[in-house]
Amino acid sequence: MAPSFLDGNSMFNFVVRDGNGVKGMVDFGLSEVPEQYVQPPEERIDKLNATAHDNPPIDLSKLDGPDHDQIVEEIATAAETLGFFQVMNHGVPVELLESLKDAANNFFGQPPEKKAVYRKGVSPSPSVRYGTSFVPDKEKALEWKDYISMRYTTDAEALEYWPQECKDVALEYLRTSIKMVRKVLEILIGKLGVTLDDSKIDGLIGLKLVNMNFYPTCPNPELTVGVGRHSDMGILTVLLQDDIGGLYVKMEEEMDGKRKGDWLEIPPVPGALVINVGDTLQILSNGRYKSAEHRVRTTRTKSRVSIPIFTIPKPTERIGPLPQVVERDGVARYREFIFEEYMNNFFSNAHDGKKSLDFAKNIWPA
Ligand SMILES: O=C(O)CCC(=O)C(=O)O
Ligand SMILES: [Fe+2]
Repeated sequence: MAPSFLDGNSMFNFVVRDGNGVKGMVDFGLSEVPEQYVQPPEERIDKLNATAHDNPPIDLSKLDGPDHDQIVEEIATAAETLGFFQVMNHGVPVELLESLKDAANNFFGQPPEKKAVYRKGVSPSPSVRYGTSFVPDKEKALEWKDYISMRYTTDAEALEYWPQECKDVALEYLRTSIKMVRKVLEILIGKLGVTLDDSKIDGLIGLKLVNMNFYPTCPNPELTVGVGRHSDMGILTVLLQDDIGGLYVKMEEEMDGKRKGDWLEIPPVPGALVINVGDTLQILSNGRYKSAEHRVRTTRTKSRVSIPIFTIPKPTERIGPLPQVVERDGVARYREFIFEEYMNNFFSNAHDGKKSLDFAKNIWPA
């Protein structure tokens, strides 16, 4: 029987507590979004007013040829300005990208009770978590999104506990992407004039999450967001999006004749992957690389999937601006902290732009 949602509590319980998700609610047929999903006017996304970021994807295969230096330059410039870029010839097989989107659609296409077994507190493994929105208990307006998050520990653990519908492709995606992430990270660290040994890099990307996001169709896309304004917490994020579009990035500086504060859409490009800088890389680089503020709109007629890999430091890792960079800059813009503290702070607040970085700001720069 269709739930009535006469009051907000029953809606919240149905979607969040009982694990039906936004999709469970939409599948009953909704003529308008419940009040809890209506964003304040300043957070709504004006689709018509955004321009596309039409830079072509950076061809990573050229790193092995005569254009090596130019590609390094393109990567560093993108990380210093927008904090977002797309890549092609990235080493992740193009057929795998298709299988990943199918796997995500298959997972979310299951009946709610099949997904709800991975809810927080009942999931058979702490590394797998199915949920909805970001931190529903803290949010003034909920996000129109369901997700499954898979934290990597070992292949054996992943094969035992990650959902059947997606474990093989998700593991292969992780394996092939991580090689590329290391390469890009080494380039970016190298451009700072720093070399880090392999074990330090291992620590900086020691925690890896493969998420699958599902954005159901929405009767009022103009009132809602799929994901609210936020930056990612870690080092680099790799993102596969399908062909629907709707990922927007805020420009921190004026660029190519576009104004500071404007939102640029990162358009879907077949075969390409999106890469973006996270808070931790901004901190390590003492502010040179930009962890970009981004958000996702919803759509009326077709659902959307996206599949990010978050590379994040080990919780025990000590993080702060790299000493060589601080020495050169003459100022440390961020303080030192243990990464677990940053993570706890990140997950205990609703999305609020780049506010997550305040946790690491140096109040009295040396
Ligand atoms: O769906 C997208 O395109 C982006 C999702 C995102 O920003 C995130 O999961 O952190
Ligand atoms: Fe994000």
